[in-house]
Amino acid sequence: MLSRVTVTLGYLSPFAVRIIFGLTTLKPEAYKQKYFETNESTKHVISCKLGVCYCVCIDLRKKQTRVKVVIRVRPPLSADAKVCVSTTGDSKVEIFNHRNVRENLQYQFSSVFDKSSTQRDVFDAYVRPLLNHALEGENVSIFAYGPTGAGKTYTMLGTEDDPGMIPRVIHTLFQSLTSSTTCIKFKDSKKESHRVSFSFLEIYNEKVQDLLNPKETDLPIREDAMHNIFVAGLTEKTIHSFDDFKNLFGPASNNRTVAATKLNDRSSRSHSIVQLRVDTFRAGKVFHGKIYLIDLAGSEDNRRTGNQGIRLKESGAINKSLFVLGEVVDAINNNLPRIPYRNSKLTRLLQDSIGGSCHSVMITNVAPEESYYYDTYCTLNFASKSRKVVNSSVTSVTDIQPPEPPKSLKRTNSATQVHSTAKKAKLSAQKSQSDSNLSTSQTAPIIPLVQRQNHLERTVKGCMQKMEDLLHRVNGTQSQTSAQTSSSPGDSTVAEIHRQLLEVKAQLRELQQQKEQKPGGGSAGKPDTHKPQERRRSLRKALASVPPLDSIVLKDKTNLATEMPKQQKARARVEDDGPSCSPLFPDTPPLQKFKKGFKSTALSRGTAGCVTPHRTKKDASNFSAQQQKQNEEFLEILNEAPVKRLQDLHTVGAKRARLIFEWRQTQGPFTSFEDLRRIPGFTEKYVSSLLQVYDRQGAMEIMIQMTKHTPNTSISERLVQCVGIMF
Ligand SMILES: Nc1ncnc2c1ncn2[C@@H]1O[C@H](COP(=O)(O)OP(=O)(O)OP(=O)(O)O)[C@@H](O)[C@H]1O
Repeated sequence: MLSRVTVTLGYLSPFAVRIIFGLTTLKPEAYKQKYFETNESTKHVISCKLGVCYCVCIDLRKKQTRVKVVIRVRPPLSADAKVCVSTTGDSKVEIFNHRNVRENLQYQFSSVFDKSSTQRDVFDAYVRPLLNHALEGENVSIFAYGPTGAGKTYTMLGTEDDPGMIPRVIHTLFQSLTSSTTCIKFKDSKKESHRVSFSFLEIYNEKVQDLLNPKETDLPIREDAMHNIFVAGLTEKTIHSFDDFKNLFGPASNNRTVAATKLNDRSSRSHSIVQLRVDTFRAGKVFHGKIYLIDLAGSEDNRRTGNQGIRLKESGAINKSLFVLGEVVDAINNNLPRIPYRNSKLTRLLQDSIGGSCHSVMITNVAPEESYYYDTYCTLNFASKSRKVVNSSVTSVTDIQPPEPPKSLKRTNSATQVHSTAKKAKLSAQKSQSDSNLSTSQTAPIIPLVQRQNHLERTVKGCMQKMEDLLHRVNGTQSQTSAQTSSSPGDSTVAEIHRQLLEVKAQLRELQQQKEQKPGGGSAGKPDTHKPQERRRSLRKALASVPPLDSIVLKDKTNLATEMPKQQKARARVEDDGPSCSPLFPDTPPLQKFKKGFKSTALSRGTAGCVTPHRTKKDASNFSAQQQKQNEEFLEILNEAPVKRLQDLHTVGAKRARLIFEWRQTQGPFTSFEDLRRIPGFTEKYVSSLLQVYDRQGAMEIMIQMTKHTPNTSISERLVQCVGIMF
């Protein structure tokens, strides 16, 4: 078993390094990452960066740390649920053996927390003691593992009454730092100060996403000269207090990918990782410690989760990365020469948390219900394997030419002055005090986080439900069309509309081609020698000769409608002055209000009275209600969707999604679509085209709805409405 202890050799100037190691011919950059094996039990690592050198002596004989594996069994979620997990006082967990139900399988762990345990119990016993290591320049990681719905997010985030590990770690860390640290001039070697930076990322579908600054791109995972794993380009924000953290974490949590599955209303669809970098400036050195707080996505049995479509794909990525995690653990336990860290983003990122230079605790969550039996069995097997993994801790120390500490750091730490050992003692002494603060007065800051989570839960659940409904409808419609069969009148008419639409399009194309083949219409075979203006003119002429859409429909061989009577046309015009044709603009400003040159066809057709030429009053009121609904839904998306969801909107993208999100954070909810025009960076042209896109999508949606609700309306009527709105 290997372990490492570091001895700092102090500040070495680049010149000194050259002399000592005989590298006189090399420039400082060139002896970056040189390794000197002194003997079997020690190893020196020397690195230089921008003329600053640091040297770490690793003692291979001392200090062994295992990954601490604790089990947490959550309470059953319903009183009448059958339970299959039992715990014993001596840190054992028992479940029945599915191969022989008369037998019980027994697992021994470092500790087992039963259903009556609180967050505080877990934190005090296994998490709080690790925090000191971060102040000494070592890495610490706390991760929650387990099947979906077993309580990982509950353990890491917690509730208002019982905050989880993430808020507790940060609260305790700052309580310790602000009460024990001093604002210092860095050159005063007897005093110390700290800098804490916060990053938050998720691994979703094998892509690393920065939750503080969500981007479409997949951030790369890299390794530095000291074999620290880091994410290149990840946003890091310096935080000075628990409030700073809260302000960043709340909005960033909204960017997390969660959704409802059959087993969990708010299932995490990604692995989320909070990273705290703790730099301690002490005695002319900087100790770089890191704390990872990891909420893994749950392993999923898709026969039980009922996952389909997007959920199924996510589940595949989650299960794959957890499978690789299992392989990594196996490889470490069996001393294999190659550990497959690189086989998944999760294991690559956790490389220095599992079997690397880290103090780790894995809180393994299990659900007690019988319905979770197989998940529990697999999880306990995995957890007992993980217990054998040995981590070796390494202190990361940099000798530096002391810079002035940041102003904010001075401000924060100006109150007191205590040495690090005193801080350690303080950290333990604050244990009870901090906890009572956290669960009473300090729960207040956590409330918004939990509220956001709850809100997010509702929003995401609602959105997913709508999306899945829509998918079902579209799938249903497609299959109806292909099979040419009908199970309900509504569905068959939708299929008919689709078919007719295709035919209309084909006829349009045909007419266009015929026109082009006419002399002077621009022939396909010959090179077009016309000037652009002439070309445009001839195209306009060609299009002018194409019969109006409604007349094409009337000529359709299905003969579902004949020519529209003049009276009906007139009536339609009158009715069109009532409800707008746009689902997004019940009180649409006239088209002229838009920037010159931009044309909303849906609107123009509506005002010209040719969209719904023979719409009845009943249709009109249905239509209006549908429009209203569409508008509300779109506003709801603007007001409630996380950045991730916003950027999926057609033409929005990551940057604009961020702008929308930031605008609503600072200015409050959108009251109308006009507000979009007030977002800095949103041009009039862009907003108009965005609304037009949703105008069309909304119209399609309305037509599907109307078709279902008024199956007896003639197909041609609906088709004309649909075509009018969409084109
Ligand atoms: N120790 C506990 N005490 C009370 N309720 C709990 C506990 N652990 C979990 N729960 C409840 O169980 C449900 C599922 O928990 P949670 O969402 O944390 O599961 P999860 O493992 O994170 O699931 P997923 O992997 O799908 O995100 C939640 O309603 C949560 O409140």
